Amino acid sequence: MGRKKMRPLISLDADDVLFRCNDYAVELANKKYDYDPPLSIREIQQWGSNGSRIDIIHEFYKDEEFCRNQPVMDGAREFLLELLKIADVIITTAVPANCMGIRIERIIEEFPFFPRENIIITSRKDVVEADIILDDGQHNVLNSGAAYPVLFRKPWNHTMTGLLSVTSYQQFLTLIKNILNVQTPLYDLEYKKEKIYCIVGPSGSGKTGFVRYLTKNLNMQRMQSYTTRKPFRSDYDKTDYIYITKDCFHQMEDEGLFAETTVYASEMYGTTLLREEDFSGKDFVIPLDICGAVTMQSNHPKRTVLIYLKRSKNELIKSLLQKDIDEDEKTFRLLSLNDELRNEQLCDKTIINDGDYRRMAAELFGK
Ligand SMILES: Nc1ncnc2c1ncn2[C@@H]1O[C@H](COP(=O)(O)OP(=O)(O)OP(=O)(O)O)[C@@H](O)[C@H]1O
Ligand SMILES: Nc1nc2c(ncn2[C@@H]2O[C@H](COP(=O)(O)O)[C@@H](O)[C@H]2O)c(=O)[nH]1
Repeated sequence: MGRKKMRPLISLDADDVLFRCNDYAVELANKKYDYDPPLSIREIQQWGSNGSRIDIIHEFYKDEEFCRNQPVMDGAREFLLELLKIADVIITTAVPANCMGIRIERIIEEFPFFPRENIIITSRKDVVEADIILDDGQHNVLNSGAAYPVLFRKPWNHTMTGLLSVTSYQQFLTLIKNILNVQTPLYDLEYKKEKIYCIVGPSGSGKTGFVRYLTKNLNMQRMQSYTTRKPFRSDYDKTDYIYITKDCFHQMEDEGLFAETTVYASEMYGTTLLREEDFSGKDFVIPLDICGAVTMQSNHPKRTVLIYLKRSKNELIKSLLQKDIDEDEKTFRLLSLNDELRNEQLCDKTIINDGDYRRMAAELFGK
């Protein structure tokens, strides 16, 4: 399925996508066992057993009462209604046998407008042939044969890198509109048009270098990024990021200071909000993963342009192998390479990175 106008088939997971599941289980466990300090959703660091006190929440998963009372996530109904305008939707949900009937009843009750024949109960989500899926389970996203498997970001899938991922319904809707090419295309790449140029591409594609060129030579302003990763030796001027701890990142997130956040190779990244008055005659530029770029597009639909930097796979791997980062980080980045190459089709414009940033800027902006 390319970027064309069509009605795609979207498969939506239910738990933690439409119904509150893990955070509701955490809430119930705190009430029942009175933990001090209370359990937090952020303690769920991986799918399945975590080997820590948070595993207590598993006792709710097979509980019929739990399934009967799971609250619908905020905005889920509006989201589903919006999605049905542009796509055929199936809800594909895995629940224990004793909860299957309850789950179907709940979906019908909470989403009465949803076609009941489109509810599929299965844990074999890999056999469902959808064009796009949205799921918080990384195994479901990785095993999916969908053209666009999308991960719903949650603390338990934080190590996944480079995949298409979203953190909100709004972001998912923007992504779908982008895939279907129903947004107003932004062909005008003129400079000094108060735009945000998001530079996207796999690790090693040259985003940092090109952004530095644009800020220095075209007077574009880099949007401010925060990260929890440690500075690399190659971050020589240390101004690309503000380096902060994970606790500090979460605090800023809770205070609503970020316009968008992502997780890449297990580390968090976030960009601060821009107000309308920040633009006045300026262009902004920022290297972003696809998740951040799609959010930016949803926050500033008339201003955002996604530019994909293209280098051959061989060159990307060579660059990555030479990068001054530890083995784990290199592995995460190498593993995500194929997924990141697919993000080209979601961008407005592709530019070949041949190492000549001046030529590339001229090709894009006529400068
Ligand atoms: N076309 C090119 N030819 C040769 N080397 C290049 C080219 N483009 C970038 N490089 C080199 O590849 C390395 C990675 O570039 P850069 O850090 O800009 O990529 P990046 O996309 O920001 O990567 P990351 O996402 O990992 O931070 C740098 O050493 C850079 O000098
Ligand atoms: N969504 C966001 N993505 C960001 C941000 N800052 C950087 N990035 C992207 O993360 C990866 C890794 O960056 P690196 O500097 O550690 O190599 C890369 O794809 C960047 O483009 C951000 O604020 N938000």
